[in-house]
Amino acid sequence: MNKYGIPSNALITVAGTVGVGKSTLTAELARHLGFRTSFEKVDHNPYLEKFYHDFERWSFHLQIYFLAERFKEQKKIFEAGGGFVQDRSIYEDTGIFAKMHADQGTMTQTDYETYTSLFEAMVMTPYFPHPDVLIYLEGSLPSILKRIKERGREMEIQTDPSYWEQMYKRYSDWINEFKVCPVLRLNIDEYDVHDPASMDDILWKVSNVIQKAVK
Ligand SMILES: Nc1ncnc2c1ncn2[C@@H]1O[C@H](COP(=O)(O)OP(=O)(O)O)[C@@H](O)[C@H]1O
Ligand SMILES: Nc1ncnc2c1ncn2[C@H]1C[C@H](O)[C@@H](COP(=O)(O)O)O1
Repeated sequence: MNKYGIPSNALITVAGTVGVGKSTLTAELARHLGFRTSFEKVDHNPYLEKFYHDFERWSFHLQIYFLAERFKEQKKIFEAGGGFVQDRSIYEDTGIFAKMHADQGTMTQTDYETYTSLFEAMVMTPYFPHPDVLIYLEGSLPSILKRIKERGREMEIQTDPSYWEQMYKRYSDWINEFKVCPVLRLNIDEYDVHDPASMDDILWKVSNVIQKAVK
């Protein structure tokens, strides 16, 4: 246990659209709590760059790859007994990305059904503890686009801004319906990861959400 009363076996998941600041906050939260991190693999992802060049050709492959990677991470977290901050949830893969590509026709209906049936079968296993809290990061679309640009991943910068706009809208709808675990919404203009007082404030909020959920 830490000064915030956040259990040492807790699972904190950070969610939100691309570029919003998940990885940055994940690293800082883990540092403050002495937790381990579970990050998405971007640099060694064998499909991601190909996918950005040709959604139709690679969307199914990429979703299967992400599903496998995230499932391995879930298993690792389960076997370690928690105490993790996780960068992005598996629920976003299916609820945002796979659905968006199926709806816009860049993933076939058959591929989408195969993917969702695999996802559902995987979620129904003991390796699937729900997060104690999902921190949802939100901010204005221009601020997020600015961050994508500044981060400098060429494949994302070259992608039509309408892709990010559509994702942004889908995230707003998705979080309003999200019921799997307690949610803490944070506006990216209202915290500073480099300010200890600001991180303290976030951690107390995390603690409150977790305490409220166990009552
Ligand atoms: N609180 C913040 N204030 C200013 N810039 C930030 C903040 N958090 C993240 N960034 C910057 O925004 C970009 C995207 O952040 P990142 O954590 O990689 O986002 P995500 O993991 O959600 O895609 C990075 O360049 C990062 O340095
Ligand atoms: N499930 C996914 N489908 C398509 N693309 C995805 C998925 N999960 C992540 N991505 C992409 C989006 C970004 O380009 C990178 C990393 O995401 P980030 O939000 O920057 O951590 O992978």
